[in-house]
Amino acid sequence: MKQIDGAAVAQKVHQETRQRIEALAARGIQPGLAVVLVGDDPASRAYVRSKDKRAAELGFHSVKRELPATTSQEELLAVVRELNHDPAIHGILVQSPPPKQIDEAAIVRAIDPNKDVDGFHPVNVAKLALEDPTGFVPCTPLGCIRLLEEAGVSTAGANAVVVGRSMIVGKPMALLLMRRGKGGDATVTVAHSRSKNLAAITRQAEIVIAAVGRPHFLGAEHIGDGAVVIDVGINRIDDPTSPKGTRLVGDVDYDAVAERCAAITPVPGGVGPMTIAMLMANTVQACEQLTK
Ligand SMILES: Nc1nc2c(c(=O)[nH]1)N[C@@H](CN(C=O)c1ccc(C(=O)N[C@@H](CCC(=O)O)C(=O)O)cc1)CN2
Repeated sequence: MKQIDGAAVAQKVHQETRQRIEALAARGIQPGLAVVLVGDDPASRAYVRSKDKRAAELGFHSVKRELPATTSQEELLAVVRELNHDPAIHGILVQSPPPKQIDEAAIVRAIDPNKDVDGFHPVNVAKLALEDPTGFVPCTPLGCIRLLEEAGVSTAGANAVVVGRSMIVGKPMALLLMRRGKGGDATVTVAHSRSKNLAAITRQAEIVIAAVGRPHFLGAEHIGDGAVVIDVGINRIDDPTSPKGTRLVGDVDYDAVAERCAAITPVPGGVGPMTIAMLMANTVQACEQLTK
């Protein structure tokens, strides 16, 4: 069994991003990323800190806007509109999930689609379905495709099962796997937590993408011999043996599945680091397109 090292692939992507930033600098352009956090969810705060830190390290103009948990829809919309009009900002994202009073779909729709580096705006969803390369693809599924490529996994003609149907991962993942060309051309099945006979479906797959958001949801009985498993889940569970009392696990029972699969991503250190790497790459793409 081969473990797919997401941290190493993310470093490779960052190196490519650095080179594109240098090419922009030679034209007197600095790409700008704005990350908006509403509220004080500790995990969201940590992800936003990582994005801001990485962006600054790579040479972006990085803006972090932290708003209180009581922020109203109108106040958040005003921030988004301001960033839409800021010429120093090429990429905007609002960290998900926002607090309950926020209508997230309306906020996503308010972001200029040319700056929507999360790829959540309906214009970018449509561009993905239309296979238009000027669109932005959500960072996590884009990272999964890159991990498959770097692990030497050919998706063309392969039987791939995506478990999960979210707008952030499952749906775009299925579209990416089925699109024409590199990283695509797969035969794709989308299953989810309510699918009947899930194990019978996933056991047929040469590639399994687990994105259900439930700890250890897929066990050995779900995975066929020699399959490649990409675990998108990041679930914090209690663990009295760890110093913090908790630990991160994926949607896949790693120890049970590792014995029979050909390759698998760990959690942490698999898909997670790729999410931030692809965000940086998307932001450079936005800057390149906006300054053509
Ligand atoms: N606006 C967005 N919100 C959210 C997204 C997103 O793509 N856009 N994705 C997730 C959270 N996320 C980025 O925002 C993210 C999650 C996990 C990681 C990561 O590197 N995880 C590490 C473990 C980190 C830890 O120890 O806690 C790993 O898996 O190795 C990066 C980014 C939801 N919200």
